[in-house]
Amino acid sequence: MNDRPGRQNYSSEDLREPGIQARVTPEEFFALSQGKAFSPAILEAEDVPPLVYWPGFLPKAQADRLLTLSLDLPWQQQQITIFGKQRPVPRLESYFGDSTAYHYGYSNSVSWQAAPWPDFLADLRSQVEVVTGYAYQVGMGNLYRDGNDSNGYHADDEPELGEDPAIASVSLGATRTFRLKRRKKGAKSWGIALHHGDLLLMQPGCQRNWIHTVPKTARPCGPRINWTFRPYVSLTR
Ligand SMILES: O=C(O)CCC(=O)C(=O)O
Ligand SMILES: [Fe+2]
Repeated sequence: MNDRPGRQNYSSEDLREPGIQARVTPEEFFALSQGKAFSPAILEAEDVPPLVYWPGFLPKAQADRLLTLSLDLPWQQQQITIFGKQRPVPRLESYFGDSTAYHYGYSNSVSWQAAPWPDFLADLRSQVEVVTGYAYQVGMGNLYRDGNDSNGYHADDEPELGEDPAIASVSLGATRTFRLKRRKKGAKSWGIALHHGDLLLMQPGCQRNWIHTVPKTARPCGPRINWTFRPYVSLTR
């Protein structure tokens, strides 16, 4: 009846809380990111990253507005120390949270203190919580100014995020490829083209067993902003 990947018609087996999720094959799932269907999808196969994907989650007008508001925020370029050498992080970042006590650091060099949420971002966080069924206390922004900005392979597995967190990602602006692979050397990688307004949920298991990247691209491309909404566990009381 419906020959598009991701299907618009669900059987009762496809219905899962929260929201409606269609279980699809990797072929269907990764085809979704080529803009062929609008439908939330959960991957179901052996050895695929535990992802749920809502292509076109935000209506275009809302995504446009969020992009404009996001670009207006203060963005910073931190320095990262790799093998004892300092160099700038290859993108701009910003960090918001429920408490300014929510410090966040990675690679033993980059350090952030959460700023209070701007209203539009707190609203987006709530919208994402409802749809994904998880609660998030902090939001990390990445601004990739052009195809030369990137995010190297990593997992978001800092202790502040708690055991095996669920992390939700909202993309705005230029389309960029988000790539995941198992931690072992030479592992096959899966790539999803994340578009303006897409929502992707990295379910528990993703940070523990997989790493992800946003590689540079030689294709001319404008700015892209990605918001990741994350849990935060206070390590000290
Ligand atoms: O830009 C993205 O899509 C991913 C961002 C990311 O991996 C992160 O903020 O940890
Ligand atoms: Fe990440």
